[in-house]
Amino acid sequence: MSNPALTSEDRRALGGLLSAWGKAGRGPSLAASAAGIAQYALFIGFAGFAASAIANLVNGEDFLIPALFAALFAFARAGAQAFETRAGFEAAARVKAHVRGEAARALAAKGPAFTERLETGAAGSALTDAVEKLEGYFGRYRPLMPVIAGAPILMVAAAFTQSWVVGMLFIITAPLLPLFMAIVGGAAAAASKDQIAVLARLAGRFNDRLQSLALLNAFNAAPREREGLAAASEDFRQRTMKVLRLAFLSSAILEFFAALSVAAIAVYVGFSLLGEMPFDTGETVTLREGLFVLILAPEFYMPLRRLSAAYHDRADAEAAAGTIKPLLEYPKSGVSIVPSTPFHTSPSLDLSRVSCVYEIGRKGLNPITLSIPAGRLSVLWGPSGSGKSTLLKILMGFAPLSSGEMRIDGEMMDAPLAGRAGWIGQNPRLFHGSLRDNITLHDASIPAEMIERAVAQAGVADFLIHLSDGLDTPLGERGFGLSGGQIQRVALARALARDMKLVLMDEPTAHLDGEAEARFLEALLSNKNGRTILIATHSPAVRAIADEVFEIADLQEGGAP
Ligand SMILES: Nc1ncnc2c1ncn2[C@@H]1O[C@H](COP(=O)(O)OP(=O)(O)OP(=O)(O)O)[C@@H](O)[C@H]1O
Repeated sequence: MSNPALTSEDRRALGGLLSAWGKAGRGPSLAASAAGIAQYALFIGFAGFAASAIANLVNGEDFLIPALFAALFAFARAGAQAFETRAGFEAAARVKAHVRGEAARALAAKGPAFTERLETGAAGSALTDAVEKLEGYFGRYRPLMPVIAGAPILMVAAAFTQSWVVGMLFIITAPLLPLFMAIVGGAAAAASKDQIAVLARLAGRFNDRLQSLALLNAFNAAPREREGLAAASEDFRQRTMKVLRLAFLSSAILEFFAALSVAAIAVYVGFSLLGEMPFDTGETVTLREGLFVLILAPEFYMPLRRLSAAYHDRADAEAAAGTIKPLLEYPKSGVSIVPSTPFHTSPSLDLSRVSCVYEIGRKGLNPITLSIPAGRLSVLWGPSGSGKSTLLKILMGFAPLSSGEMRIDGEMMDAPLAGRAGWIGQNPRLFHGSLRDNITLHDASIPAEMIERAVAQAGVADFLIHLSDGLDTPLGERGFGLSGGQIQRVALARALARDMKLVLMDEPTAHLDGEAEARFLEALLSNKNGRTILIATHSPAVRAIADEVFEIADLQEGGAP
């Protein structure tokens, strides 16, 4: 069964990845397989007793006892079936949770330098839709494999005890089914991979356009975009229909051949019972034996029919693994963020030949050497693209440190500063939640008076009086409801509420007008004592309040990248 869209090397790599993920759900998966085999063994018992009961009834003998046993076996089989399904779900749930956890850990390790370049819609679709597509593979397909190997052997053996002709018919017809399935399945797998890739692109596009709705309206581009999205959705619909068509086609082929095989067995049993067989098979089939193999026949093909339904699960899982894989790859440069405690006093920073090459191979910062004094407000100054933001991101652990040494208070820095320093980015993120939650980031250990002090010092108190519920006012996603300057002051309050002795700021006033900037700087100045503050900026107003100014391009070996 080959998927023409993937090379054999790709398939091996994805197969290896799927097997590695499968370990997370191995226990329930094995339990599901055992229950799967048990249900067919129980079915053989049921077929035996049911055939005896009917034969006895026809022959006027006691049929109640075998009928009772048949019912018992049927009941036990239903139990095994239910257990198999439950255990399959459990296995899939464990694997999905494992994969999402791995992806979240890898994304955290790659840090914002990677995620800021990520198409959020596509990544979101990979972590939700693509991970969901693993459900069928780990819940049905994998647990089914041992059943496919075990159950038909049991059934063939049972058939041979009654009729060698029927046993042979089973053996001959069984391999035909997967063969036809594979032919159609290959095309279905390619179509499914295609469909997942298109869905990821569509999700990315939709998410992008949603975020830029104001811009699109401003340029009257919304109708064009609407048409573009409609065309993309139509394309997706057609691809989905193609996947479904192929899936139905392969099921229909399988059903057809299974029905044909059952019919052949029925004809043989019928003719044998009537004594009308045109040739001698060397066996006589009794009513009980004939009924037994006839009851058994449809179930003999059942594991294969289930495999056919689940075959698409494998194709889906391979396609999904291909989408998820890039998110799981750990960064070569190993940016890792370890939780750590903030500084008690304002530290000094010494950087020696620190440089950064981003993962995609782009230079972010040429080697730079500089010393940031403790307890001072320092400004990084330089042209756009010279690496000011990158320098701050290296310190925080958001961008890779490719070479050089960083010392803090003279000691070698063994981990980036995330968690130990306050951080205010160019576009501070506010989340859906109350203003208080946005300041504390749900850290319940921050005392109420610290929050109040930070609110006052950062200038949040100035606009708090206009908010209906004060600190409990709910904020929309991305700070909807507050102005750019107000969002910037909330970000400052975030750093002050934790009384951070080291604060790094990346163009904190870039989006503020003169008045808002003045107010922000006023708040900053009244809080600068006892802190080391490092600001990357283009603003002359910020430069004017600095204790130290570092011309970044002059300090780099070879100038700006
Ligand atoms: N996440 C990233 N991945 C790859 N390259 C990046 C990334 N972020 C920045 N760069 C590149 O690194 C170089 C330095 O960018 P950086 O943002 O640090 O400059 P900057 O001095 O802060 O510029 P600005 O003043 O415009 O903010 C640029 O060439 C930029 O394209």
